[in-house]
Amino acid sequence: MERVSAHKEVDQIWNACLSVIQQHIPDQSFRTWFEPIRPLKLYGKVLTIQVPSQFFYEWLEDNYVNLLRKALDYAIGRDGLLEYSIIVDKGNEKHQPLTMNVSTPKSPNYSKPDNFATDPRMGSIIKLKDHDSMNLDTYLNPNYSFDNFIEGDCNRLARSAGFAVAQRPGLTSFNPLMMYGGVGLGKTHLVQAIGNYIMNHFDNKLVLYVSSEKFTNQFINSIKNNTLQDFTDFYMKVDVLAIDDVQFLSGKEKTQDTFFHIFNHLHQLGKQIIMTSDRPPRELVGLQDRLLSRFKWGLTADLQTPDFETRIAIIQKKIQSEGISIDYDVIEYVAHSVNSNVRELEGVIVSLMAQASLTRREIDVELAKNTLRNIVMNEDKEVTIDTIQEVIADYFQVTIADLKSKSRKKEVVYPRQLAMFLAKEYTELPLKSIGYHFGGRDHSTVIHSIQSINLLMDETPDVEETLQKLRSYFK
Ligand SMILES: Nc1ncnc2c1ncn2[C@@H]1O[C@H](COP(=O)(O)OP(=O)(O)OP(=O)(O)O)[C@@H](O)[C@H]1O
Repeated sequence: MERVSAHKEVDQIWNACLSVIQQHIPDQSFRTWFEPIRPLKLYGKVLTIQVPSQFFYEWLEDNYVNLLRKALDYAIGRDGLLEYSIIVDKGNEKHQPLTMNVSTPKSPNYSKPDNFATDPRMGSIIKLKDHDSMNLDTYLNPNYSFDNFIEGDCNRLARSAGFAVAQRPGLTSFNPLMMYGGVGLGKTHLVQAIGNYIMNHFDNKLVLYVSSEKFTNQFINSIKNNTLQDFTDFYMKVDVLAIDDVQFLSGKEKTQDTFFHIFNHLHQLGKQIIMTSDRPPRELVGLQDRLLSRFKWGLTADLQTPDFETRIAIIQKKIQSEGISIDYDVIEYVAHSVNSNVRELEGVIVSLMAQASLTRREIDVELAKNTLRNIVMNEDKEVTIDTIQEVIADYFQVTIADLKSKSRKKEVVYPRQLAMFLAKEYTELPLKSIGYHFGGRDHSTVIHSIQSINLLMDETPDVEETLQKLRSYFK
C-alpha cells in the first residue's frame, strides 16, 4: 500500500537527488535553482517539492528537466515521479501564500526516457493542470476568447488585427501589435483571446502573457537574486509575448532597457509581440524613444467606448451566458444609461440579476432604474438622468410624463429643455441616449434644447439663477 513517508525519509530522498544534481551544474546555478527548493512529502513514488514561484517552476521545467529525471532515477527509481507545489506570490495582499499542488499525469513519453533528452518540454515530468494554471497571472484565462468578444465600430480594427495575429503569429506585419484604450474597454480580453487562440491552434508555440507590473517585479527580483541572465533567457525563449499595460513601464529605465533587449531579440527571430496600453504611444511619457519607435513598427489599434448597438450586443451576450432572458426594453434602458465602459456595463447587469434574485422580482425597467440609482449613490458619482428629471419635475410642478411627452406647452417645454441641458452637463451620455430618456427624441432635438438654454442665458439672467438652484439639489 502506498503511504506518505516521514519527514526524514523525504529529506533523505531529496538529498540524494541534490547530490546527483550538484555534480552536473555550476555552484552558482545550484545555489540559485536548487537550494531554495523544499522537499515536502513522498507519497509512494511521488516526491513533492515546493518551489517559490511559477517563474521558478517554469525555469526548472525548461532547463533542468533531464537532470531532475536523472536525479529521480537515482534516488527513487525509474518510476519515480515529481510533483511541484508552487507558492503563488500574492504581492502585498495579506493572504496566506496559496500553495498549489500540481498533479502528475504520467506522460505518454514517460516509458521512453530518451524523449526527455531530445525534447525537454515534450517530456516534462509534470504538467500544470489547465484549471490550476488559470490562477496564475502569467497564464491565460480561458474565458477570454474571440467568440465572446463583441465586435463593433469601436474595436473593429483591434479585433481584426488581433485575429490575424492569432492565426499567423509572427508572420503578419502587425508585429508588434499595440492595442490601446481607456479602462474596461476590452484590452486584456482581446490580448488573452489572442493568446488562447494560439495555444489552442499551435501545439508547439510557447505563449506568455504577463502584466508589465509583474514583468517589472520579476526583473527587480532577478537583480536581487543575481539571476538577471536567467530572467532574460526565459523571456527570449517564448514564441508569443503578450505584455499588458506597458504604460506601467514609464520611468523605469532599467526595466525598459531589459525589455528593449528582449523585444529586439524576439522581433529579430520573428516572434510575435503584443502589447496593450491605456493611452496611445505618443502619450506614453517616460518611455524611452527607442522603445516608442519600435512600438510603431507594427500596428497600433485603439479601442473606443462602445456605441449603443455594441452595448446592446454586449448586454445580450452577457445575459445569454448567464442563461437568463431579459426584456428588450430593460436592455435598451441599460444600454442608454451606462456608456462609460464595458466593465461597468457588465457590473450593472450583474447587480441587476443579484437585485432580482434577492428581492424575488422580475427584471423590469423599474428594477433597472433602482439598481442604477443604487450603484450611482454607492459610488458617489454624478447624478443620473432619472434624478435630473425628478428634480426638474418637482421644481416646476410638472410630471415626468410631461417631460417625456410631445407637449409643446410653454410650461413643459422650458423645464424639458433645462432637464436636457443638465443631463448633458451631469452625465456622460451621448445626445442620442439623452433623447431616448426624453420620450425617444432624436439627438438634433437635444442639441436644439441645449442651444435654446444657452441663448436664453445670454438674454435673461434668471435662467442662470434657476440653473444654480437646480444644481444645488445635486450636491
Ligand atoms: N467587446 C467586448 N465584448 C465582450 N466583452 C467585453 C468587450 N470588451 C470588454 N469586455 C468585457 O469587459 C470587461 C473589462 O474588459 P478588460 O478587462 O479586457 O478591459 P481593459 O481594457 O483591459 O481594462 P483595464 O485597462 O482596466 O485593465 C471584461 O469582463 C471583458 O470580458
